[in-house]
Amino acid sequence: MSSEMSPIDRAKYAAAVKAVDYVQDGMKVGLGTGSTAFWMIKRLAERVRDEGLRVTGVPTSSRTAALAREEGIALTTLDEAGWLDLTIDGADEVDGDLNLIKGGGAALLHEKIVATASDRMIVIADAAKQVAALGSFPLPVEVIPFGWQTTQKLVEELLEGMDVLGREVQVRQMGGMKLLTDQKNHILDLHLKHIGNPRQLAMVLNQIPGVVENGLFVDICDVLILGQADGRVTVRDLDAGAASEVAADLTEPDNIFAEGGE
Ligand SMILES: O=C[C@H](O)[C@H](O)[C@H](O)COP(=O)(O)O
Repeated sequence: MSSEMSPIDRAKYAAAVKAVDYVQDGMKVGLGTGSTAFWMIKRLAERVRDEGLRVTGVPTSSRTAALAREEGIALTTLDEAGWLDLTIDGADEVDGDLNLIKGGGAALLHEKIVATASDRMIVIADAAKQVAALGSFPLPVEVIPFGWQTTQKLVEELLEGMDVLGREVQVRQMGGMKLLTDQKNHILDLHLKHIGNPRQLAMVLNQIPGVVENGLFVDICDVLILGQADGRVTVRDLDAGAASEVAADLTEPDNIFAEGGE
């Protein structure tokens, strides 16, 4: 492993390497978004180049599409692919039931569609993302621009009756403007501190007109791979039962570290 990597990138890279081991020749793979998915794409590209691995990727964001193209990974659309063997993506938080908060990078809508259209979703993260209960990370909710302030009020009203500790809602800004997602929507960040019932919250948020999707991923993740800075990874596979701790194979050519994560 490169000594120039920060400890957090080492942890993300370790998880990414392990996850890419799951990719087999001929697979259709959903490619996640974010700084952890960055390392997964670099590693996948390395296997494509070095082993002649044939994969077709479905990117979950314009950023991921650009990176994958640059790295020489063949891409297609979800509609062309139809159904995927595997999706590998990062997360902002993960709880003990493998429920997730995603969308810190505003890609939650495409990510949820792609992960749901996959036989398996593998989540990769540094170990600090694991929490007892979701909610410390603000929950992203994608809303259409039309009437977004009304939608925000409806979300705030809904939160009054929910099992959460905080209720502040902010529209996400970028460069002094309201952020636009790949679908040209806005993101509301819900500062909830603690989410008592993620399944219920995920369902009721999506019933509000104007809400397109929320960043709670419930019953979607099948395998969790948590990396640590020393290269060890913990794998929790819901199909395989108990968690296992193994060392990822971190031998890699230097060129994978030519640039840092997002
Ligand atoms: O919208 C972004 C995605 O949900 C990311 O997968 C998530 O924010 C985790 O990103 P990172 O790996 O950079 O922490």
